[in-house]
Amino acid sequence: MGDEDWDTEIQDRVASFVPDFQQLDNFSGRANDPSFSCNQSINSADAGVRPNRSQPMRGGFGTGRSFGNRASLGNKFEERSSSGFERESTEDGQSRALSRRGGFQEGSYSENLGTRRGVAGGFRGGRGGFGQSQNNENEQRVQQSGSAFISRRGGFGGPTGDNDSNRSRGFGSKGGYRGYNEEVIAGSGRSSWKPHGETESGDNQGPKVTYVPPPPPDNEEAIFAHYQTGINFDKYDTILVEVSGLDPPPAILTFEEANLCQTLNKNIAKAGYLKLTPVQKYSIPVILAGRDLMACAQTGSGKTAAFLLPILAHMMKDGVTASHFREQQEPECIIVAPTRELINQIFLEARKFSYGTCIRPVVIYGGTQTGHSIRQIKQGCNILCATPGRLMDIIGKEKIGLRKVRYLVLDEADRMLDMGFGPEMKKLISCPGMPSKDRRQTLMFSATFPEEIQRLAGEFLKPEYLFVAVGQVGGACSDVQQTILQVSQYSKREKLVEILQSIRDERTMVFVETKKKADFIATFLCQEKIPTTSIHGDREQREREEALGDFRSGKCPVLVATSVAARGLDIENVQHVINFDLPSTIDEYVHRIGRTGRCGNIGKAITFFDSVSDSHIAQPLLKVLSDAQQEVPSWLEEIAFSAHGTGFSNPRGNIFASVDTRKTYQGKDSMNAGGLTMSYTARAADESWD
Ligand SMILES: Nc1ncnc2c1ncn2[C@@H]1O[C@H](COP(=O)(O)OP(=O)(O)OP(=O)(O)O)[C@@H](O)[C@H]1O
Repeated sequence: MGDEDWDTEIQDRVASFVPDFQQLDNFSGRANDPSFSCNQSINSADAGVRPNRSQPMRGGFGTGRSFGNRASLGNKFEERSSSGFERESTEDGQSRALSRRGGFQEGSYSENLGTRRGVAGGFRGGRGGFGQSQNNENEQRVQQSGSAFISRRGGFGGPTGDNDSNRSRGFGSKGGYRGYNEEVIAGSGRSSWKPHGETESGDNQGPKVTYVPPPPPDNEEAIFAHYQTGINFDKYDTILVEVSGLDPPPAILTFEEANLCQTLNKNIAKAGYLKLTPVQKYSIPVILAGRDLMACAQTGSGKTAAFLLPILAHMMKDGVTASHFREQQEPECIIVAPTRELINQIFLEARKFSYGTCIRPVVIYGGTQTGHSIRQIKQGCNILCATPGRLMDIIGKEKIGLRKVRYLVLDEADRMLDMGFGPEMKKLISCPGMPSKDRRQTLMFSATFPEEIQRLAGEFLKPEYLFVAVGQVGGACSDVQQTILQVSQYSKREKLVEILQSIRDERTMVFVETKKKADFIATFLCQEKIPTTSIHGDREQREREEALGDFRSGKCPVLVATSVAARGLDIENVQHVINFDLPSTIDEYVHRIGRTGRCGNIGKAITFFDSVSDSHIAQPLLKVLSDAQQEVPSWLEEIAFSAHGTGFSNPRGNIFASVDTRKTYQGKDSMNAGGLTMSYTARAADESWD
């Protein structure tokens, strides 16, 4: 049963729902009473539960309280806890709206669908979770679990946005866009760069978002905390690197060659960086030379430092001055990334490398109090790290002036330029005051760069930008051992438990395709006594940060996530990634499995492949596996070739472009076996990092 069916079922329940608070109390009191049953079937097949229609089932998937954590109206970016309509979307943007009937109150929907609330020590907040079936193989008991950290506030509410194709279904949407990952993007088509609306969230409807994230620890030890590079770090040397574009500067082989200032060098040493990774060797000199750059390198190979270090070095060299308290700040650098957690991580890296300098990085992102973002900015801002929605909001409020922007960085650039965030990025570069591309340096980084996105990027970059490709563009990191298991939809949960029990408490991320399923699976695992938490776009920001914190600390060694956590997150010691569901695109697969096997460490990725629903991705998957020298199961080969005929017709465009789509290679005839242009080869062959 697919998401569509699940939504239909949920919609039916919502439509026939009559709030009954008495029932709520009754239910809370007897959640563990086996005699209690409500005669409704849980539609759990989508989460890998075999439906049993002959038995009455207890519960269903419950959600909590208000609907609509976020919404966009017109051209505004808002955070709300109530938006008057609901939408559930897969995190890759498959959005579906549900009509809202009446004002659901906290717990009522959960109750109606049989959701247990408030299990002591169990589900945090008790809002949401999922119900239980009463019968044999589906039998589940929501049990107390001191380590269960699941809650689903915001219910099915959410964005008004739509998916990549910008199709809008249902009510309440003004064409807003909910991206693959996180930010709510207005898609009203207004050309104005300025948001309309005046409350905290940019609107006067719905309660304000009040979450103020706790300040990160600011002692030196915490700032420079890092994990160890892995045994394969030195193997980076053997990766093929290709630089295209006119007159690229030569690569550097050591940090010393970068000629950075003393403070930066000190910070690099404190961060535990001894050697450059390939993307750093090639990108740092390009950026130091003032060139625009599109860089593509494997997940976990140090792209963040590859742009931060030369930007900081330039700013220092240019004699950047400390910015002081002012109503409007004019940062020299703006960095955008698609998710809140990722931009926060980039900010922490910027803070680390700028430690002891007068450069002040600031981070702003959605799901937090706008007033907090503004206060942070006012205190001074040289480097602004932002998610797109909040950035445009703050620019609209004239708290940020763009006149001094010298560096514009798009991390996860393919994501930032696709149909989700692309329009926002275009607005950004056409905002009043934003220097034209000739007068700023634009830098784009990602592990994947589909050709069509490369073409779009041209609008942002100077024509003579350089393209650095470390390894195969869109290729998976070869430090991740990939295993594909043929598992039918209905056997997935069983298989998941089996795997998690065998790997015990090794840190594991489990990716699923929808937010509902993330909660469902996380709750299920908690019932199985596997301490689990979840992260997805319907969780409040506070919950998301807590979930990530619990996962990082090891309190919950299993994190069930949607694509919101697929890109960029750098979490120590993630040993396994499990794709409970395959994503709809192969590049998302590459990003997901890249949460493990980072920085020379080895990781494992296990993917459940359901031949009924996943055959469309068999071909690109096979290609990714073989490019990363992974074993390809023969059954996958068969599916790949029978599903779409012979040969590799990539159903979603050529993500396997190994080259700059401009096809204007500097030294194109000088490629050698090592894949480097000649000028680099000699140096790379000799290089030693010891
Ligand atoms: N030269 C280096 N020496 C040691 N550690 C490094 C070096 N460069 C980066 N790292 C560390 O490697 C980890 C991965 O880096 P980073 O998050 O920048 O990877 P990435 O390429 O951006 O990955 P993704 O594609 O997933 O976003 C981080 O913990 C970072 O601090």
